[in-house]
This record gives sequence, C-alpha cells and structure tokens, in this order.
Amino acid sequence: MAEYLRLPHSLALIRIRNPPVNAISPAVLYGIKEGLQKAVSDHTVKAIVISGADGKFCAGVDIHVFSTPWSSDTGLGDLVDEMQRNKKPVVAAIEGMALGGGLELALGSHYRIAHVQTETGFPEVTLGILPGARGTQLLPRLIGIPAALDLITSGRCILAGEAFKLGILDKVVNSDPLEKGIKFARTILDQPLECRRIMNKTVPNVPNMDAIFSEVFAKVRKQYPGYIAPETCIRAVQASVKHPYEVGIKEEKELAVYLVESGQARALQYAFFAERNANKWSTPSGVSWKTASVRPISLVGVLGKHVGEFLDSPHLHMVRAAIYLVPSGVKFCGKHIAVLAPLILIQVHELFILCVRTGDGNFFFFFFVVLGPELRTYTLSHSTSSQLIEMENILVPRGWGEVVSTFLTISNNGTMNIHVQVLCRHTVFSSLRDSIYVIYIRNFRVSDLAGLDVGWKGRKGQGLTGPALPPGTPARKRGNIRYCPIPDILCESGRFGQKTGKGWYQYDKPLGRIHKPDPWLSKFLSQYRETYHIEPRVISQDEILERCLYALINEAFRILGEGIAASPEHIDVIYLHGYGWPRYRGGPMFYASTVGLSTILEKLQKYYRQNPDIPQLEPSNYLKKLAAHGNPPLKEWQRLAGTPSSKL
Ligand SMILES: CCCCCC/C=C/CC(=O)SCCNC(=O)CCNC(=O)[C@H](O)C(C)(C)COP(=O)(O)OP(=O)(O)OC[C@H]1O[C@@H](n2cnc3c(N)ncnc32)[C@H](O)[C@@H]1OP(=O)(O)O
Repeated sequence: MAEYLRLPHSLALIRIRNPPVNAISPAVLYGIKEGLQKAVSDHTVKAIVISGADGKFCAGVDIHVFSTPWSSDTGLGDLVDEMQRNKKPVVAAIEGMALGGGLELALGSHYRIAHVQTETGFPEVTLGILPGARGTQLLPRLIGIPAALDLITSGRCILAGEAFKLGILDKVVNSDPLEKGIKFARTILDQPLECRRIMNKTVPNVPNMDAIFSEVFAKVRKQYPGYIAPETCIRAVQASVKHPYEVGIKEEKELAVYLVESGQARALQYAFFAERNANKWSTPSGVSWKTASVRPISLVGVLGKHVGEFLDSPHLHMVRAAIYLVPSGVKFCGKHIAVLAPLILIQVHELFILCVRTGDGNFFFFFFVVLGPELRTYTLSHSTSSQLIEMENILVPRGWGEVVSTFLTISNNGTMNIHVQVLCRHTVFSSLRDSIYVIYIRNFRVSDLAGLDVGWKGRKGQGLTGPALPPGTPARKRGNIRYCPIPDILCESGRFGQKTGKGWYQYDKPLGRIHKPDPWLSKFLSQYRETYHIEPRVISQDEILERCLYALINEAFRILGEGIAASPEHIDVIYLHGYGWPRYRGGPMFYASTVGLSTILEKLQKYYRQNPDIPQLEPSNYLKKLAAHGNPPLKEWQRLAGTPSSKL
C-alpha cells in the first residue's frame, strides 16, 4: 500500500496508496518502511521523495485501527525518527492534505513542498487523542510553542499559505508538487542534513513560557469543558520544553496511550464515522443526498425574537442586497439558498427558525438553537441547502417535529417530574450539571428561549389545558397518565420565558440574556407540593440521572423500532448537533451501548414499577428485544432486533 519507484537522476519515490484518503494502516506503514529501506540500501539512490497517490498526501492514521491493539504501538513514531536520521535527504511532496500522522510523516522528511490548496494540521484532538507519532515534540521545535499549542489543541486545519508562514512548509507551489519535489530533490543531493533534522533543534525560547502554558490550560478548560484530550495535548507539548527529545517522545507516547484507551476517544471516533454514515441516508424510493439537486428559493421567512441583531454583523452586508431581512416572522424574498450561507453561519445567541420555500413549492425548515459558541447550529432537513451551509443533514419523516419535539418533550417531562418530587431543587441542577446531563439544564433554558407560550398554545390545542379541558379533570392526571401542569401555571402567571424576563429562570430584563435561578420558582414549587400533597424526598443523583437519561434513551429505541429514525447513528448525530450532547459521550445511543442495554432495561423496569403513570419509563419493545441479546455492539442492533418498515 505504498509503492516504491526508482526514478531517474539518482532519486527514489515512495508513494502512499490507500484510497480514499491514503490513511496509514499497518500495510501502509510497512510499505513506507520497506520503501525507505530499499532506497537506503540502493547506493545509486541519492535522495527520496515521498508523496500520496490520487492527489492526496495522507489523512493520518486510519481511524478504524484505534479500536485495535495496533494503535498503542503503531511504530509510526519510530518511522518518523528513522526518516529524520536518514543520511539521504527525504522530500515530502504534499498535495490535498497532510493531516495527523500524515503531517508527522512530512515533519519526518527533511524538506516539505506543498500545493497551495493543501490542508494541513493535527486534528487528533477532535478524535480524543494527540499527535502521538512525534507531532507534539517536532512541531514546537519547528514553529515555537504558541503556534504549536494553537494548532494541536484546536485541531484546526490550515491552508498551505498559512503553514508556510508558520514555518511548517518550505515551499508552496501552484503546480504539481510531485514534479516540483522531484526537481527540488535533484538540487539538494549533497546538502548537509543536520540542520534539517527537527529532532535536533531546541524549542525556541520565549521569556514568558510558564504564563503561556497557564493561559492555554485555562483557555481549553473553559472552551472544552469535560474533554480530556486538549489538556493532555498541552502536557505533551510541555514535555518538548521540559525534556530532551528522547525523553519527550516517551512522555508523548504515555499520554497518547492514555488517550487512545479512553472512553472519550472511542466516543469521538464513533461520532466521526456516525456523521459520515448519517450523511449517506437514502429513502426506500431511492432519494439520497447524492441525487438531490440545488433548487432556487422563492420565499424565505425568519422567525425569531432577535433577528435584528444580525444586522450588526459585517457578514450581513453581503446578503443585504439580495434579500431583505425583517425581524419577527415577516416574510421576505430571496434569490438562492447559497446567498443565505453567510447569514446563517454568523455567531448568534438566540433561537430562531428559518423557513425556506423553494421554486417547486416545497418548504424546508431550519431549526437553530444557538446558546453560545459551544452549542452549534443545526438543521433537520433534506434540503440541498444544508450542504451549501455545511451542516449535518438528517432525514426524518413527516417533518422534523417527530424526532425533535418528542425528544424535547421526553427530556422536559423527565426533569419536571423529578423537579416536583425532589426535596431540594438545587439537587436536580447540581446532579444534572455534571457533563452529559448539562443538556437537561439546557432544556429549561431552551424552553425559556423559545417561549413557554409556544408549548402552552400546543397543549391548549390538544385539550390538555385551557378552556377545552373537561371540567373535573384532575390537575396532575390526563386519563391514566401523569401530567405536569407547571409550565401551564407559569404561562398563566405571565412567565413566558426570556421575552418576559421570567420563565423557568429570571432574567436581567425582558429579552435579557443573563439568567439566574428564581426564588419565586422555589417558593412556588413548595406551595405546589403542599397543594397536591407531594412528599418531598431525597432523590439520589443516580436516580435523577437514570430517570432523565434512560427515559430519553428508551424513546430513542422506540423511534428506531418504529422506523422513524434510520439508524442509531442518525439519532446520535441529531443529539450531537441539535442538543449540545457532549461529543465525548458519543450521543445517547452510543452512551447506551457503553452503559449496557440490560442495565438500562432493568432500571427502566424498576422506575416504571414505581411510576406506572409515566409512560416514558415503560421499556420499549425494541430495547427489550435487543437486551435479550445481552449487550450487542451498536452496529449490530438493527440486524438483531430487525429493521422495521421505514417511515422515511
Ligand atoms: C501510542 C499511540 C500512537 C498514536 C499514533 C499516531 C497518531 C496519529 C493520529 C492520526 O493520524 S489520527 C487521524 C488524524 N486524521 C484525521 O483526523 C483526519 C480525519 N479526516 C478528515 O478530517 C476528513 O475525512 C478529510 C480527510 C479532511 C476528508 O474530508 P472529506 O469531506 O473530503 O471526506 P470525508 O467524507 O470526511 O472522508 C472521505 C472518506 O475517508 C474516510 N476517512 C477520512 N479520514 C480517515 C482516516 N484518518 N482514517 C480512516 N478513514 C478516513 C472517511 O471516513 C470517509 O469514508 P466513509 O467510508 O465515507 O466513511
């Protein structure tokens, strides 16, 4: 999987070939090593060029292998060192991408020449690992600590121009880099190599090194709360300053193994493939992303409270000429969805819904919840537009309501039911504040943001509350099902959420953003409990978490079992992109697979016995079917439990 070619003018070429992205598998690694040995032992070879087939240098180590023992001892780092120490010059001719282990191969080379469109970087942190084949030791030596820390902790990929400015690349070319690399190699056959070996360099000193590290630690803790990889990356980079190369690489390896074996790495790598699988949806009638075509837009509506804030964005100038943006649900005409991209991708901190009507009369809804930089925008739509605006697209039947609203309702009911019973409201929040459960706190924030009156109106329409409710209906029952009237009561008290300055929280002002717990709500809850003779009790953290999360997971199994979601991965991608589910937990379905299906089933059975009027706690048949197989891997679920007729 790496070809060796003898070229004229005393040159040899090693070409990585492993479609689609020339990732480094054991076979690729073996091929490169073998090529290097051949070139070294051939006395007629004076320089070596390394490149990738099909216009791609290398996208790094094959992510599939991180679930195999090979990943703990790939030998890639040793190969990188062997390349650096080589007595014959090695020139990396880079095209397409040099990412992760691909960039490490390039750093192992003595010279790096890249096409101007090449993307390079260390995205490992996004996969829960670190550049463990010398990347954390070589990059700081080459470009200095601040720039190396930035690239390694962010996982940001940069274009060749920037990489050249940083000193990663020696040359950027507009034409075929392989041709240029070969030409260049002929000119350096007898040049001394000592100064080209990055391992021999010392990290450029800066006076305030300690302060730089402290700042970056603080930054990543704030930016990526709960994630272990960013901080571990910093520790590995720190080793490049503290220790000589030989010691630094040992520390890098220890830290890399720790991350590779972590649950977070497994979850993040699962998420990487889940997103790619989810994008490959197709309907039973054969419609797929690939067959979709761009459609012109005839009408665009933006519904939201603070849409006017967009007007401050510099990006908006680009779109103002083409479309007219009017706050609060007023329709305006647009030309093409592509025009909308800059509008949508700007940073906002509000919830809004964008509705687009295409020329052929179809409507697409984009539902955005943007609570801050850590929670990304998302969309549920099979519109081609989401490709243009680079968002995840998930196919769901009958509009987006089925999946999105059901999940929201389940999450809200779970938390509300506990809220009412629990002795101290603070316990719910402090329990839920822990990593994954933070999502439940967001539910209340999201509800406040969306406006509590929205759901209220819906419930009135369904006859669950308001004038249509038959007289004599018990406040906390609808039929045999437990009903929580609290959101209705909040609305009856004029608490519509953020827009009225109070809802589940209180805000600094109507439409204000600064929220804090409202003593009014605590007082209200005590009165409520007294009125309905609800005995407050201490509910353990475990019970709070399990009742909230497992009910949600149960619902996900129901949706899967009814053919509403195409696969567990689709559900996880919705959660990752739609609800701010921590990526390092992979999504609710992945999380279920790590907890164990029989554990989830047993707990649900227990809680359902205790709360028979909460139907969300009744284990779904699909979960029962799957749990009967033990804890099968997620990939096997649909085969084992059967694939229901698709509703897509
Ligand atoms: C002691 C421990 C030692 C540690 C050893 C050293 C550590 C090295 C670490 C690494 O190198 S980890 C890998 C780092 N590389 C990446 O994270 C790159 C990930 N890939 C991407 O960002 C993108 O895929 C891309 C390369 C920029 C291409 O993007 P594009 O949008 O063009 O296409 P995709 O649909 O994303 O990908 C196409 C196809 O390729 C598969 N793929 C991509 N990268 C890898 C990879 N590194 N390994 C395996 N497969 C990869 C991707 O899954 C798609 O295939 P699919 O069949 O459609 O899923």
